Amino acid sequence: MIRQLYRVLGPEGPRPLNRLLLLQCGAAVLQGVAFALLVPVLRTLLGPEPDDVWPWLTAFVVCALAHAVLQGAAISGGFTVGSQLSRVLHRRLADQALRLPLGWFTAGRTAEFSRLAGQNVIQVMSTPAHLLRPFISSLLTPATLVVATFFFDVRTALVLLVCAPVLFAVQRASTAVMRRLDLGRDAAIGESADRVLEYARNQPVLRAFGRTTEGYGALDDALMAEARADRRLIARGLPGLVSFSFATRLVFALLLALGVSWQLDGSLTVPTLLALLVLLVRLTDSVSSAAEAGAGLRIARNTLDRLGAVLDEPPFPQPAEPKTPRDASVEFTGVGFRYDGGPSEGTGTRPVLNDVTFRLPERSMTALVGPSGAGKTTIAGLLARFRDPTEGTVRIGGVDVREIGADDLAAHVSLVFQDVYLFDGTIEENVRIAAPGAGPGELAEAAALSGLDRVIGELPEGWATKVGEGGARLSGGQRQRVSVARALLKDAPILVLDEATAALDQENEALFARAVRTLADRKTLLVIAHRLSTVVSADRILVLEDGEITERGTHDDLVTKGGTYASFWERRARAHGWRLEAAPS
Ligand SMILES: Nc1ncnc2c1ncn2[C@@H]1O[C@H](COP(=O)(O)OP(=O)(O)OP(=O)(O)O)[C@@H](O)[C@H]1O
Repeated sequence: MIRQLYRVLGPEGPRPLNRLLLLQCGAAVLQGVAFALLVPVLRTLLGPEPDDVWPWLTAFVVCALAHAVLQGAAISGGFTVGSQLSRVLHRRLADQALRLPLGWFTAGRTAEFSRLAGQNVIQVMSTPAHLLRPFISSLLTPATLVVATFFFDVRTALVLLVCAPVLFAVQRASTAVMRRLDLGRDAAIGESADRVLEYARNQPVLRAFGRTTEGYGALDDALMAEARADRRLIARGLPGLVSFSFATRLVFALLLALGVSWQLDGSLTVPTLLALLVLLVRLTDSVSSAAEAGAGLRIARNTLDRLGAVLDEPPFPQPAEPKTPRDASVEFTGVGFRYDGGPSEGTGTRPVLNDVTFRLPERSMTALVGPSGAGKTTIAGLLARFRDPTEGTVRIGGVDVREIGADDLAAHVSLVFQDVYLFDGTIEENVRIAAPGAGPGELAEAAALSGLDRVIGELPEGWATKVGEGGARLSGGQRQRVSVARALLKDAPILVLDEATAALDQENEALFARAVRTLADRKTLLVIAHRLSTVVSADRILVLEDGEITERGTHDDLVTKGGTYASFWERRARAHGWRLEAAPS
């Protein structure tokens, strides 16, 4: 466990942890010495010359006092290292979240990540003070007592030395079984926690479908699995715990019998026997408390393992010698992509994109259209290097995105997604995330272009309106505009816009379409288009079907050509909220 603590603390932690370990070891050894000194104290007191006890008694008191001082320092050091652990772990987890490839964040892993950063860090925080100290003292105090026994009775010490590995082996075997069972139980508890959260979050859906009283299948299953894991832990873990307790009692009984027989044959005096018995009781107590601390230790070790595994995940590869894009053009050449997410996402290995090739010239507007699931958002993600293509190359300004440094790439590309996430804060803070140093003029321009200025005008607190967690206090359309203003304020030369299908009303839609068209004079625009107004005004349209570009050209070209686009156009042209759908087979 100590190795695991060093691992999760990383390069920042060794010094305070080293100091703490030194204090805890010192306190444990002094405790052992103090107990050992009880043997000469008792032996002298019960022997023929009780007045000789003073030097031993003084040594005992000095040791006990020194132990108390070190113990106090070790306890307070434990809390200090605990809070350092929490700070370092939160910082390292946040840094790691920034470095990990986006593809790593599957639904399951994101939930695990939030558990690790929340309850698990709190659990680990208490390890140095509440678990490490008893653990060290349950090892070092008995070891000191065994060494001390050699000074009082070599035979007893040898018996202890022979029995110690047996006790150790029994304890290890039972810990190994329990640790495996704990892992299964941890997973079951995590699953139940996720299902309860899902149940709470999805109350509106569940109530809408009248599924509140009869239960929620997935939650019931998770709770049953948790109960099964609990029963397994008790049934399979108990024999190990009982055997360890039995083995300690057996060793005690053996030593008692031997001590009495040595006393009867005259090779051990009564005072020494009594003093040794006191020491043995203390020794068995220490060993038993090691077993009691075992459950907490096992859980902490499992948690530290999981934290270490996340912190050691390899980061998204960055170029050794980053290159700078020459301009703001974009080029996809023979791009193929497949999601390699785990079975939990049910993705399989079907390619999502196949041989996608296109070029977006600087200062132009391209509309990407296609049925739902065709791969449009995936293309946007590859352009921003959220993931790397499985085949082919994505270039910005003639440079492969894999060769552009992360900061440079972020400065070149701005994205507006359909699923807008706002941080808990004011509208202004949310927009300014993109460019904290932006002046009032730039802020006002971004607000005017995105239509956010009208939203601000209608809200009593204007820019200072609190958006709530995730932007929950704003409507879908308002959130969308905050997110567009944020992307515009960043003023990256390439803007990817995943157009919302339903968030804007007609009046705003027309305004927004005009604003988007104006932007194309300044930026390379890729719009995942769902609205007729956007598609028609684009310089070129790319039609994506089942991961392949099947048609490309201007609106007029494509209508004249009479292909898929033209047939969609005919069927949908008059409907508001024009949306390309899969052709009926
Ligand atoms: N994170 C992911 N992991 C695995 N598969 C994914 C993931 N995201 C999308 N997919 C799959 O990739 C395919 C393309 O999805 P994508 O979101 O790119 O389509 P889209 O054209 O943007 O759809 P829509 O118009 O509905 O937003 C779909 O079959 C989808 O199920």
